[in-house]
Amino acid sequence: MRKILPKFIDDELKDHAREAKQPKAGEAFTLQTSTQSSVLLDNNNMSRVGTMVLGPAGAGKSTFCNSIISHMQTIGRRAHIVNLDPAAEATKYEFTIDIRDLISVDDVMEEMDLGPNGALIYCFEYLLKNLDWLDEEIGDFNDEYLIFDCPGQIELYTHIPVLPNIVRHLTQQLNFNLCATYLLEAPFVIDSSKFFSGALSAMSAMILLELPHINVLSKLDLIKGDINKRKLKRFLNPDAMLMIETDGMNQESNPKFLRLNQCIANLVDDFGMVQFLPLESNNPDSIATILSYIDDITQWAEGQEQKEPDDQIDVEE
Ligand SMILES: Nc1nc2c(ncn2[C@@H]2O[C@H](COP(=O)(O)OP(=O)(O)OP(=O)(O)O)[C@@H](O)[C@H]2O)c(=O)[nH]1
Ligand SMILES: [Mg+2]
Repeated sequence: MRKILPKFIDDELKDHAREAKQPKAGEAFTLQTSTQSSVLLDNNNMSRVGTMVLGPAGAGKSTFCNSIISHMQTIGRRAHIVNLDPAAEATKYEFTIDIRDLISVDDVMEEMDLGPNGALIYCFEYLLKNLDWLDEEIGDFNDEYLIFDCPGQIELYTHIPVLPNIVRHLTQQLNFNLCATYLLEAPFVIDSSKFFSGALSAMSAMILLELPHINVLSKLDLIKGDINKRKLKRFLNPDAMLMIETDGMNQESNPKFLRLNQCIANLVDDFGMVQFLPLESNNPDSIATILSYIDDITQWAEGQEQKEPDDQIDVEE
């Protein structure tokens, strides 16, 4: 593990991290990213495939990453998890690439006397200044499918453009065909007013990351007994205006927010991007369906076909 020693401590980063403990309203700061690395230059023409698993804290992202890896192993596909959460707990699957080998929230909190949020921001700023580390780690898995398990703090792509910068680096510098898989917890969104809040957070991720995007309603098993199939379908493929009219949102809402609710419903309707795929992490069918959508978006199969001639040359040699 690369330990954070005092000599690594960059004063500029330290100041940013300290400021982050007391953010000022509406303030964002620009990050300098390192884009130069020998690995990056060597592999400029290589097309890589992967998915960024995103969503609020506790939405089931790491569980989904593990389920999808397990499913891929069952069907004979190779894939690896890249842990981008410097505060991640150990899981039953090992991360192939782990940001905690570079820097971890625990170390930063201890060595720099920062709280968990300041430490998280410090970790990502440190990563952005040391992207050559990520390039080198990814360079070892040029042909492999990578699943990026991201942290749940929404401010990492709204307030501070950390994840958008990393995504840009992966797609533009490392030639990744990436898809964002955005998880929302079913028990949270299965109520019209909460649904719109979740839909807005999903749209915000889509707009800021500028990636092809699928939404997933996670932990479906937790609501199965409380909701019939017909109602569930209305959340998976929602008609926003109908939800406002029929679910009593108008009556329940404070009249002051009635127009706002209608505007949000209009916006969600206009974008037409808030369909959800159902996820039960322990149900292989549900995992297989989501993977097939991700594969369509990232054109994984086409990448495999392109690789075939090389494989044949290897065999003949
Ligand atoms: N019932 C049920 N529980 C789930 C499911 N997926 C995840 N969980 C549980 O939800 C909790 C959070 O899951 P994680 O996978 O750690 O969620 P996360 O989004 O990675 O969380 P952070 O990394 O902290 O943001 C854990 O207790 C999981 O066991 C699911 O499909 N069904
Ligand atoms: Mg996690």
